[in-house]
Formats: sequence, structure tokens, C-alpha cells
Amino acid sequence: MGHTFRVDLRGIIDLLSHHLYSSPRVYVRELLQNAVDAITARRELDPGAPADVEITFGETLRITDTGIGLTETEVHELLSVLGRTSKRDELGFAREGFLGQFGVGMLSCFLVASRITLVTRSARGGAPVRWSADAEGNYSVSVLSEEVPVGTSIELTPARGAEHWLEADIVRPLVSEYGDLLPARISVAGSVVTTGTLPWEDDEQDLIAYGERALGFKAFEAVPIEVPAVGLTGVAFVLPAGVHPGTRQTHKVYLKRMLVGDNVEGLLPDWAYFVRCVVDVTALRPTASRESLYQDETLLAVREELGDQVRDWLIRLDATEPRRAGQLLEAHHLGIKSLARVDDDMLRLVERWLPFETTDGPMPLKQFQRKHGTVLYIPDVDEYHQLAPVAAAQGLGLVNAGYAYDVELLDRLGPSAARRAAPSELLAALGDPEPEFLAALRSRLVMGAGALERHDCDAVPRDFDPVSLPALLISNAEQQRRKDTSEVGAEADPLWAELLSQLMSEESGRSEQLVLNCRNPLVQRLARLTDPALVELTLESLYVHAVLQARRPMRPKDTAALNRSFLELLDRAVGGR
Ligand SMILES: Nc1ncnc2c1ncn2[C@@H]1O[C@H](COP(=O)(O)OP(=O)(O)OP(=O)(O)O)[C@@H](O)[C@H]1O
Repeated sequence: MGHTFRVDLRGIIDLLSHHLYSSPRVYVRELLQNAVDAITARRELDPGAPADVEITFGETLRITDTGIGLTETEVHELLSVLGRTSKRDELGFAREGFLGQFGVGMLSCFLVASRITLVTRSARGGAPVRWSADAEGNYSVSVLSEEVPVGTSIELTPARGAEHWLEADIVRPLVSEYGDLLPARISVAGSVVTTGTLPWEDDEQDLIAYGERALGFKAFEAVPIEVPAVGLTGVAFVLPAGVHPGTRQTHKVYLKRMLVGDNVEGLLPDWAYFVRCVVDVTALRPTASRESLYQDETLLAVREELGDQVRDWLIRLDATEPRRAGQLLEAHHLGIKSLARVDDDMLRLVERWLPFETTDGPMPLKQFQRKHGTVLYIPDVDEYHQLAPVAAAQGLGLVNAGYAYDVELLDRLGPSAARRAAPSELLAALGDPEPEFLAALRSRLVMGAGALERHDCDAVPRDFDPVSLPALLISNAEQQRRKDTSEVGAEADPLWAELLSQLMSEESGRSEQLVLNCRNPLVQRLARLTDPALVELTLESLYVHAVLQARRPMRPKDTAALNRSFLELLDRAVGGR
């Protein structure tokens, strides 16, 4: 014998309230949705039919619509069978123009109500019908003899403990939030909450002011966007000041003019984290809870298309209002840099407008290039800060490329426009010391050779500014230099190449170089010292100082050297020796 499944309504309501919807508030949305769908259905029959939805409060909450209404048969079939809906065609596809599609929305009323009572009269004729159901799944249907207008009126009797959900103060903001753009005249306790037109289709509307109301910030710019293939229209609001790129970028999305949510993710590519959209769309799929969008292929295509539109707007802005484009770039440089890694137009924009830290102060790469030709960059912030003052004093221009995406972007400009500065280039820019002094210093270097040998470090005497800096540490000199010299040699003119290879042969192959500044008074005194122990101590101290200056991580050997030299200097200072 065949049996039919039975459904425990309490269980289903529990499922909806605890697992599907994030809050009982969604009942307001489901009621609005049904009212608007009923109006849409009626207008298919009679385009001039009224489109009014009224919500009033008394003992109970009542929502009345001028929609298509239901006949007695429909009441039995549609309202009383879970999952049955009038909003799908014979093949089961969601019918265009309707918000609902699953046939469960009405149940959400039981999240806040103990009883739903519905009085309806169909536009297709027949007597009015009254349907009344409780949360246990008992319902009754009666045919009424009195006159009622075409449409439906639904009354909710509050469930115990859920009374507040049905009060005007809670319901009014929920109706405006979900339904402000719905294509009907919706009033709550006598005042209309709908705007009638989409804000971005209303010529009178100040979009920046609208954005401020809708999203809570005054946008830098409101950019109209559209993707006709999915019936999407709306506005991309560009955030005014820097936002952290890790910030969740969310959007306010309406589906067929009903709010899906104001924190919907995934509508724009990640790089556009400085843009928040308000859109209405007809053909994207909501998730079952209708609180976010289904992440499908269509959404991916929409994301890409909207990304292109934001990008095109940026390029246009650059062409028409370069100054504003510059401001924007400065505020949102990380997103724009990230896009410039793969996009040539954006790369041009970055090159022209985005300030980089340089030895001539902050300036865009183009401007730096005009002054120095090729951009020489240092890919590490600490290394840059160590080398910059020295390079600047010798008139050698350097760019700090130690921040996110910098190296990738500079490398994309091509080797003739930008390349990594080789340590040997910097050395070549420093002056040669006077021979007599050099000879004196070299003999001290021999005397205290142990100090630097311990650290696998070479001393390289040079004349440079600032005079106050006694020594400069250049790391991985040999390996890096060999590599750089051959690279630079290939690109630079022959004179350079020769000079660089001379430099290479001049120094031996240790892993670091301590460039001693022969103009510095301490180094000058070092060249006159006669006590080998003091020479060694001075050299080691200079080395440790340079390590600290370079902010290179201290190895145990370095820390030991720091302790040793400090204590020994202290000992000498207080007169031990
Ligand atoms: N105000 C109304 N006027 C006319 N018919 C209504 C009204 N409310 C509900 N109905 C009928 O009841 C059916 C079931 O409604 P319910 O809200 O449960 O599901 P739905 O709107 O079809 O789909 P969804 O679950 O996606 O909301 C609807 O398909 C519709 O035919």
C-alpha cells in the first residue's frame, strides 16, 4: 500500500528560523514580496490596476494589497500546500517578473505569528475567501458573503514573545529597508515609504547624497554602472579616503527591486575594494535565504564586467580630470597598484600619478625619469633608507620599491625605464679617497683585519657625504655584484661596464662590504691609530653600528660583537686602559 509523506510544520518552521533565515525580520520581506508579486500578476491582466500595499497596526498587524487575489481553489492549492507556488511555469522555471519562487515564504510569518488569517478576492472572479492557519499546521477555509475589494488582506496574530516584531517602530524601518525601491506604493501606518523610481534613473536625484543615505559615506564619485544581460543597473560609489585593502568590500543589492542585503559580497573584483555599489538586478540568483547572491558563473561574469567599468571610468577620469585622478590614486593606491600589475592602462596611470618615495622626495615615476633617466630602485625599505641619504648626497637618484607590488610594477616598465640599483652602482658613485690617506687607512685595515674577517666582511674606503656617517654596510655584495655587473654590463654603455668590472676585481669575495667614509672624523682618526687592539675594536664597532643602521637582522655573531665592542669601549672610556 502506498503512503504519502507528512510534514511536521513545527519542524519546518524551526528549520527556517534557525538555519535558513538570519533573523525573524525576513517575514516583512516575504509579505512585501507576496503583495508585490500579486500586484504584478494582476497588472498582467489589467495594466491599469492599482498598485497599493498598506500596512496598519492594531491588535494585530495587517497588510493589504490590491493584487490578483486568490480563488477558493487557489487557496487550497497554493496556500495550504508547502512548496506550491503560482510563480513557476508548467516546467517549473521561475516566472520572470516575480520575486517569489519556492512556495515557502509565507511560512516565515510563523517565525513571529501564532496565526495567519487571510481574506482574499480574486481578480478572476468568484467569491471572497477567508483562510486561517496556525503554526501547528491546522487551517480552515470559508467562503465569505460580504463585499471585499479585489486583492488580499493578511492579518498576523503575534506569537508569544514575538510581539515586538509586529510593532510599528520595528516594522516601519524594515519595510523601508527591504522595500523602498519596490514598484508599488507601500505605506506603513499611513505614510508612504517607497520612492517610486530607482534613484539612479531619477534625473532630479543627487546621487552623492543618495549614496550617503544608503551607504553612510559621502562618495568621492558616483559612477553609473549597468550590465544589461542580467538586468543590472546601479551606481558604483568610490570611497573618499584610504580604506584598508583587507576590508570586506560589500554592496547593497536589490533583486527585482527588493533588497537582498547591504553586505553582499562578490559583486566586484577584489582590487576594487575602494568601491561600493548599490545595484538592482533581475537575473542573478539569490541564495535560498535571499540574503546573499549565489556565487555562480553569471556572477563571475558580472564581476568582471563591473570591474571593467570601474577601470574605464578611472582611465576616463585621468583623461578629463587628471588632478582628481591623482587624488584618487593617492587615496587608493594599493588597489590601483594591484590592478596595474596586469593592466597596461593602469600601469600608465600609476607611472604618471602615483607618488613613490624617492631621493628627490615623493614623486611619480615619470617625473623621476625626466630628471634621472632610468629609475634605479631598491626593493627593500630598510635598505633604501640606509642607502638613500648617501645616494642623494652624491646626486644619485634612487626609488624606494619596498612596498607591496612595487617591484612587480617597476619590472613591468621594462629594463630601460626601471631597474634594480646594483650595490656596485652606488659604490661607483662614491668618490675615491686621497691616496696618502688611503695608504694610511689600508695599513690600519691590515692591522685590524681580524675584526672584519670574523664577519666575512670587506672594508672599502670611499669618500662620500653625509660626512657624519662613518660607514655603510652593503650586503651580499659579491654574489649580488657579480650578478648585477653582468646584468648591468649587458645594458649599460661600455664605459660603465668596464668601470664595474674594475670594481669587481678590486674587491675580494666576502658576503658583506663595509664602505668606510674617509671624510668622517672617526674614520680619519682610525687612520692615525697605532694600537692594533684599538684598531680592531674600532673596526668591529663600526661594523656593528653599520649593521644596526642597515636594520639587518642581527645574527648571534653580531650580537656577541655588539656586546664585546660596547663593553670594551666602555671599559676604555671609564679609564680601565
Ligand atoms: N498576497 C498574496 N496575494 C495573492 N497570492 C498570494 C499572496 N501571498 C501568497 N500568495 C500565493 O501563495 C503562494 C505561496 O506563497 P509563498 O510566499 O509561500 O511562496 P512564493 O511567494 O510562491 O515563493 P517564495 O517561497 O520564494 O516566497 C504564492 O505562490 C501565491 O500564489
